[in-house]
Amino acid sequence: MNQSKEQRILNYVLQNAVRGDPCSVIDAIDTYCSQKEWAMNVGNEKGLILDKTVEEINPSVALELGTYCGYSAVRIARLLKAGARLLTVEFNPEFAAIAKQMIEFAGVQDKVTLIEGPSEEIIPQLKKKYEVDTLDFVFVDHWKDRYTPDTILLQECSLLRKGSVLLADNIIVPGAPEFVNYIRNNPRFQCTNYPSHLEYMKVQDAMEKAVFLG
Ligand SMILES: CNc1ncnc2c1ncn2[C@@H]1O[C@H](/C=C/CNC(=O)c2cc(-c3ccc(F)cc3)cc(O)c2O)[C@H](F)[C@H]1O
Ligand SMILES: [Mg+2]
Repeated sequence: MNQSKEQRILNYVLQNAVRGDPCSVIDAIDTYCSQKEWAMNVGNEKGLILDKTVEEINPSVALELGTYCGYSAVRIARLLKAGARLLTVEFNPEFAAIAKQMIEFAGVQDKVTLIEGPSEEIIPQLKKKYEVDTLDFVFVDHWKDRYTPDTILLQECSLLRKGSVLLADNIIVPGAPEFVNYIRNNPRFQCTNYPSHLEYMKVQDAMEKAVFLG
């Protein structure tokens, strides 16, 4: 049975990156996906916005919705201080298996908990099953029509506190218009838009930062 694109990306990393070096893993994925096969990793341009946001917050507990191949999980985890952790949620078993190997090869597995399942089921379990009090940072990059319901669910589960930061990918392409309308008109969030480009393409995209005001 021929390999999936995601398996080819992982193989390229295993053969071209350096075990235990997260930056080499990030660079290898970006090289493969810009030269060989496009894939929906956040990429290096929007990745720098992600990096700056994570460094600014210096989160103790971070959540990612939509692991995919683990590119942004490695990107985030490499910046976390000792003892800090990233919980990343992925419901496609094949992608979860790829991401697990990607995270382990990068050497950030001690900081990352990869949770296989749908976000709508996992979010309500975070407090009791995953010992989360509140989330300092959330990277939102899963199905675009799920951004709003999951943001509402995070609030309903009391997982956000005054100052919690959400960063959402793909505000322009593929777009998340319902989320943009929800979050920018919600007085409980302070929003900032970060224009950028779609990963590996000369196409406009943007990220949206939303700070929960409590
Ligand atoms: C709904 N709950 C979920 N729970 C757990 N894992 C989930 C859930 N929902 C999805 N997943 C998981 O999260 C991932 C989904 C990522 C979706 N991302 C995109 O579609 C996406 C698309 C483009 C794009 C742009 C231009 C173009 F021409 C074609 C595509 C660019 C991007 O940066 C994206 O992020 C994964 F695949 C899915 O299993
Ligand atoms: Mg994305």
